[in-house]
Amino acid sequence: MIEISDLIYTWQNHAHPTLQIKHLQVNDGEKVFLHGPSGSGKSTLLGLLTGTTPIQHGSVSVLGQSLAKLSGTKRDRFRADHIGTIFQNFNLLPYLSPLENVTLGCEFSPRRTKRACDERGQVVAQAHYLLNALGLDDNLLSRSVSELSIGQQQRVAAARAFIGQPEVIIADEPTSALDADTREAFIATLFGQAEKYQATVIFVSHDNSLSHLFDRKISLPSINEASQ
Ligand SMILES: Nc1ncnc2c1ncn2[C@@H]1O[C@H](COP(=O)(O)OP(=O)(O)OP(=O)(O)O)[C@@H](O)[C@H]1O
Repeated sequence: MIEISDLIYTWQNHAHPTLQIKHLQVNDGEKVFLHGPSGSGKSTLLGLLTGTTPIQHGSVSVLGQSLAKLSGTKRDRFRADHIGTIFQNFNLLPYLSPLENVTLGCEFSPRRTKRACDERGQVVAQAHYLLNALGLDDNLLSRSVSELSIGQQQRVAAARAFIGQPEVIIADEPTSALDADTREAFIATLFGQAEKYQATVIFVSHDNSLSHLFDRKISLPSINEASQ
């Protein structure tokens, strides 16, 4: 479960808080669509949830762990163990193959390495399985990711997020480069894996037409509304 209470976050040199959330709870396995105008703080919230941005005020607890109580190093470790991320630009290493990019998801987490090995003997075997499950054919798995289409790269990023069964998947506009049909198909594939591993999904998008696919929609107000 993710639980936020009395969260206030103000970026340096900003006159008003970017985020003010009194209370928000996301249950295990829930798939949430996070929406809001540009600048409303969606990426800021994801940074707080993943522990890349330290909490200033209030509390954020992920899987029962209060992030404010962890040092930066411990938050990094917590993220590596429990949170899979998919970003708009995918953050793949272009000179590595899809298989190598996906195994990187376990690189900083013995826990995820163990889970991948428990499932399929070796991390690389689990990477191969996930890439196939997300729709990437065997003939693409050893090429350099820079040779793949945007849609194929997105599947590699998703496989990397899922490897080692992190409990939470955070996706920041992962479908913005895709056409409408491909977007829905990608979300369906994403949900297939999330349900298999009972992962909680927080998905940010500007595209409100996708919200009906999710269990719940959370809208952040614009900064002007929030500061009134
Ligand atoms: N690293 C940063 N340093 C200073 N201010 C920042 C930083 N990141 C975000 N902000 C500010 O916080 C506010 C919210 O930005 P954020 O990126 O969280 O919004 P968003 O809802 O994700 O926007 P978008 O939909 O355009 O991606 C903006 O005013 C932005 O300038």
